[in-house]
Amino acid sequence: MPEIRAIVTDIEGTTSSISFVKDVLFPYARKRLPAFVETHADRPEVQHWLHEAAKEANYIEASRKEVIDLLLRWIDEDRKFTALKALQGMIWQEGYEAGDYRAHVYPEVAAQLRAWRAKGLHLYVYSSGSVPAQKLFFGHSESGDLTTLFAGYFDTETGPKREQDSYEKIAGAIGEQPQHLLFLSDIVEELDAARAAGFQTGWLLRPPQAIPTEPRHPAYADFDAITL
Ligand SMILES: CSCCC(=O)C(=O)COP(=O)(O)O
Ligand SMILES: [Mg+2]
Repeated sequence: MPEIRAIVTDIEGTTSSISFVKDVLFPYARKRLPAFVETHADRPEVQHWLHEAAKEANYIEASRKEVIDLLLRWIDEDRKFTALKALQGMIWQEGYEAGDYRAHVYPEVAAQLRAWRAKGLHLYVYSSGSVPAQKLFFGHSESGDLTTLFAGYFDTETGPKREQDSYEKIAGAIGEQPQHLLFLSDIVEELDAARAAGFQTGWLLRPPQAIPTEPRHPAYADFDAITL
């Protein structure tokens, strides 16, 4: 196999538990979203993402209440729209800064990221969470501030995670041939798209998930199992 020079990792289900995102972050944003929008609607970046959300849903001249209801529905449906993710990230910032929670990372993750860095690998994040939300996440993790380990961050402004083109753009932005890049994720469709773009892939199947006898991608129960 070609030498791995950089690793691009997903967050939810890969570095971190699905339950932290679904049971802590999403309800936190859901509860505060209506008041957040009402309070911050005059901020240009909030206005921008409210407009983008309405555009995504083909809402013509929607009221603020209609857009808020749309965003709440998207949270309930775990939709990965860029506008929702950007607004969620702004709301989560208050929670991190108030110390309401710290981001979950699996126990072996920080040490393994450091070990890969020590070997000279460059580390990147690609998540549906917005880039500011990713920086907050790794800046306030249960394993401390991990942001210094990462050379860059990608979100759905680069493109959807299940599309080959997104990974081609990421490889171009990193400046490496895709065969030297390893993408780690818990979602097989994301791995398929990365492989189609030429990436090497690693499928995180965290316990209690079982590793199939013939997995579609090299499969690992945790980061320690990934030997480079
Ligand atoms: C960046 S923290 C919140 C993550 C998030 O909102 C999300 O939807 C997780 O998606 P991922 O692509 O990391 O599986
Ligand atoms: Mg994931």
